[in-house]
Amino acid sequence: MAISRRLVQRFQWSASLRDSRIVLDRTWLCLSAAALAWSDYESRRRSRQSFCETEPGRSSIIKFRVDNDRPGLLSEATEVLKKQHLNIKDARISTADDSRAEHVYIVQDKLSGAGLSEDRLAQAVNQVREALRQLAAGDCRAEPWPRYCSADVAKHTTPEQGIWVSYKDGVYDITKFVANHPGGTDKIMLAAGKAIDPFWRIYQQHTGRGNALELLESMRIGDLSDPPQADDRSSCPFSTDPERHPGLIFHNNKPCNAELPAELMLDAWLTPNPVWFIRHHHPVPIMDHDQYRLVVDGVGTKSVTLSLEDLKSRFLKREVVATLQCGGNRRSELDQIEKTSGIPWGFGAMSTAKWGGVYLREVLQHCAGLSHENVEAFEVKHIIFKGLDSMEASIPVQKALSPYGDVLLAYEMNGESLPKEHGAPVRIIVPGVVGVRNVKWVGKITASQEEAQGPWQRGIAYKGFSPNVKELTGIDIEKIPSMQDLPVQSAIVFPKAGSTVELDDIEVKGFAWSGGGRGIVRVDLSLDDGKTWITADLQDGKDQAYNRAWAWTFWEASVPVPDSLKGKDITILCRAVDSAYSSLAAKVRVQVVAERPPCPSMSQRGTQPERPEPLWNLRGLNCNCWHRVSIRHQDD
Ligand code: HEM
Repeated sequence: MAISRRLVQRFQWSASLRDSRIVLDRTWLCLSAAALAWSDYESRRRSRQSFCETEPGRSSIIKFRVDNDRPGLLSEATEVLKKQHLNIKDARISTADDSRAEHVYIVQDKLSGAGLSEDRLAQAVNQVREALRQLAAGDCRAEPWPRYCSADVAKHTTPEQGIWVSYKDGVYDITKFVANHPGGTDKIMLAAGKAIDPFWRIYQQHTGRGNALELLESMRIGDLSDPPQADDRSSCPFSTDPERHPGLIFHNNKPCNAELPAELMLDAWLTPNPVWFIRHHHPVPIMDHDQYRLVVDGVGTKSVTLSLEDLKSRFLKREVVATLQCGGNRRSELDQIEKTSGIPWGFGAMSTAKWGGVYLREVLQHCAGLSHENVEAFEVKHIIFKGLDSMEASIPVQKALSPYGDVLLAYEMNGESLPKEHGAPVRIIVPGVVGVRNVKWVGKITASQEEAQGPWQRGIAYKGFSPNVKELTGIDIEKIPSMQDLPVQSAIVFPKAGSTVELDDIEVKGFAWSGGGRGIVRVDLSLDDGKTWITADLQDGKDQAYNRAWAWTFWEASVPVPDSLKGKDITILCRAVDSAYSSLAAKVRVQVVAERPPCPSMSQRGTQPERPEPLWNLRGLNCNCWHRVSIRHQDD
């Protein structure tokens, strides 16, 4: 890293709100990337390749017929199986009478996370049989999964019959999962009674680093006797996706979901385009810029069609510096409490750019005739964006038309034509609002009384639930508002977790940002779990306009190590306060009202919540608790 920093200092990427000149030495990218440790690259490259090849963790069945069953035997036997390097996916008693019972264990190999080969299974059963004999009389055997053919699967398409699907050579009962599907019930039901293989060839995020394969295997009920032919690689819908910078941290590649590495995050306030985080839902659409047409229509408008040239020549070019953040940023911290259903992002699912384009409000008002009077008269509530990749999302009309909302139809990113990867030729930038509403490759904009259709707006994908909600059957998801503005966020980028520091003062650096244009007013750091605090110096981004502070603020601090912590493990934590000071006010109220100490979820001492537990939610969204980094201090 030392080499990287020195190299980076020699090459300049400088841009600021005050100075709109962008100086980018193109060699910076290659050199700063080259300066990342090669081993890091290799391991990322390997992990990127291996996750694409992940196979479903196929499981095997071991049955234990017990002569004299007794309470607790099932869990004792489960422990025995675990010692044989088996992962237990499920353990249940399938039949029992007065004296005899049959225990069923669904197992996988612990090391490979996959099913057991015939030899390995036979060997495991022998070992398990011997060990179980110490616990109870009976016999143990391996059993094949029940076999079904595609015609059997096709008979199960309703909750009453059970909803079955197949994947490769497995059959799965997904009846209870359908309501919990992050991609929406409509999408998953397309595959009811069928093979999901062709659907997952389009939505390959299921076979990436999320937990879809694991979820699927937990629903296995049998083997498929007539599995579909292996994928035809030439028809891969992702084959025309652009080449990607190897410095990114890849979670999926088809579609691409990759985060900005911490090592490059603070090198430039405007994130260089090639290392910008990527959150795709589909393949990157191929678009000839001359053929590109944007349709603007809907209630209260007169429909217009605009080319890229029209946008560039008929409207003033505007520039907005904005940070975008994925709603699932820092999800991996919530996953440590209990696995959620999404990409396990670190804190790099956010980046910042200077976007160039035209104000959406000027196109809507001056070209499509959506005046404030028409908004009232036609009861327009939402502006819907449709991407050429079939992504769809909407924002409230107030944000779209506000003279202070700065919503942009962007065709430039950091002074260059918008890259294909980031939505070329035109994308939407909705500053201060969750990343998913910033629709790329936008082809249609519609004024509407209803919000957008689809899983990203109406499904559970970007909706929050209480930590108690683990099961969505019976919950009216439509009534839960979809995410728009994001809450205040901050993270310690340097030093890295696990590193060793030697000096008496620790140099700490990071970023802070808040949704809704709320600027960062303070960042606090603590080495004693919040008993005492040190205030960081705000750097780039601190002078943004009130309520239009769309970009992140960098900060740094020199934190003295107290004698009591010298030579010990130290946890540094940070929290940011935005211009709304909201939770600080809530805290004061809670303390005045409560006679007994407030419960952990209410005892937040800063604008960011203290702990992740009260934030946990099924989809792992909006993780913005105090950021903690553990390091070791080495005393001389
Ligand atoms: C049958 C078993 C299935 C399981 C266990 C499953 C599981 C999941 C999970 C865990 C996610 C969240 C992924 C993430 O946010 O990274 C997801 C998203 C999604 N799923 Fe599925 N899924 C299944 C079937 C399907 C089918 C058959 C389709 C399509 C017809 C589908 C379409 C989608 C879509 C469109 C998303 C949203 C992707 C995104 O926003 O990037 N899923 N699914």
